[in-house]
Amino acid sequence: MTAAYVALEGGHVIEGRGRAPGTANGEIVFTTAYTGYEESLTDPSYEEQVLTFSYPLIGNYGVREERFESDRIHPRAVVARELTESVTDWLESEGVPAMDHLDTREIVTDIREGGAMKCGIAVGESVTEEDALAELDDCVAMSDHAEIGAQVSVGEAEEYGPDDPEAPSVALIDCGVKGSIISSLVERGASVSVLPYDATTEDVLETDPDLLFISNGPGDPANYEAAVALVSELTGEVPIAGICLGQQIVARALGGTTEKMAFGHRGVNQPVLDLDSKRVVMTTQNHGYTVGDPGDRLAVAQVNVNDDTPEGLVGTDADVITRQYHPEANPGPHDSLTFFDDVLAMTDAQSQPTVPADD
Ligand SMILES: NC(=O)CC[C@H](N)C(=O)O
Repeated sequence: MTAAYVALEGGHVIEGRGRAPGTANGEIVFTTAYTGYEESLTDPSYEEQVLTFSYPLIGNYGVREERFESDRIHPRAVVARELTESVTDWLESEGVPAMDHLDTREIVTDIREGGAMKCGIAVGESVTEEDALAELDDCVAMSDHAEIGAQVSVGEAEEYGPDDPEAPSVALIDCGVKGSIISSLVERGASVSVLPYDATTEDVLETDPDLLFISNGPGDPANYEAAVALVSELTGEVPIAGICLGQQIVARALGGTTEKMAFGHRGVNQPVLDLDSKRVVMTTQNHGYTVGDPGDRLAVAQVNVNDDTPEGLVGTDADVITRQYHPEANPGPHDSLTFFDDVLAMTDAQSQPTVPADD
């Protein structure tokens, strides 16, 4: 049996079975999602992290490219209770170390008690605990990955959807966008220009946009200065929408703050309350930062039922709507797909969002 060790910040080392060989490090995070391992593994927001699945069996319905959210696996390594052959072969083919046959509840408990933490992983014929601890020593804090946007963004603009001057034109800033965010817009008739994470106001205006959309993405929103500047320059000029990292970037641009959470939200059953309609939707989430103070130019429109963190923001003086969760799902419930209709409706002067009545 191939040896495998994961060393957690603080020195706790857990042994498992080696599946895909290699050494790696990153911030270790857990998702409670019970399906959607292909979507999660290809979600660019997991860049520089090590992903643990709390659901015990991963890979039981194979690996199909049509479910990928990007063109590669993003977590640096994978830890699970049981990985099937098909998912193991995929991880190995992309050089992503993986281990199983350990009690992932132990890791989840450590993270819940100790907060977000670094880890080191070593998998191979002759690796030792010390190899995992050496990887842990080399691990860089999430917020110190200053160029993380460059690791996941397109290098040059890409076009999706109809080449039709009548179609709503969306300038989408790619900070690590999930493919299904693009397809959710295209399915609703939008033509989408996907632009690099550091696009300038001139780059955006060149596409003659009806809407500026800031994508999800990995790392600390404080490391996306170009996108923050873009939003502060274009607010009021063009409607703005954002998902996950996008919400955090919009908040920072409009005078709000962001902060690191204890261990984040990752899963497919996070309850979110809409303060206006008083309805609760179940949502897909993957984030470790949150908006703290939204500032005066944004109002909180939706909150997480479990911990009251802001899940949706709306502009008080301009057309802006954002979500901290993932309305596009993939994986997860489709309760909030209408977000994309609301976003595209902002391109129509008749249907602008308003601040919730009780705010
Ligand atoms: N999915 C995302 O966009 C994640 C946003 C940010 N990197 C966070 O962890 O909070």
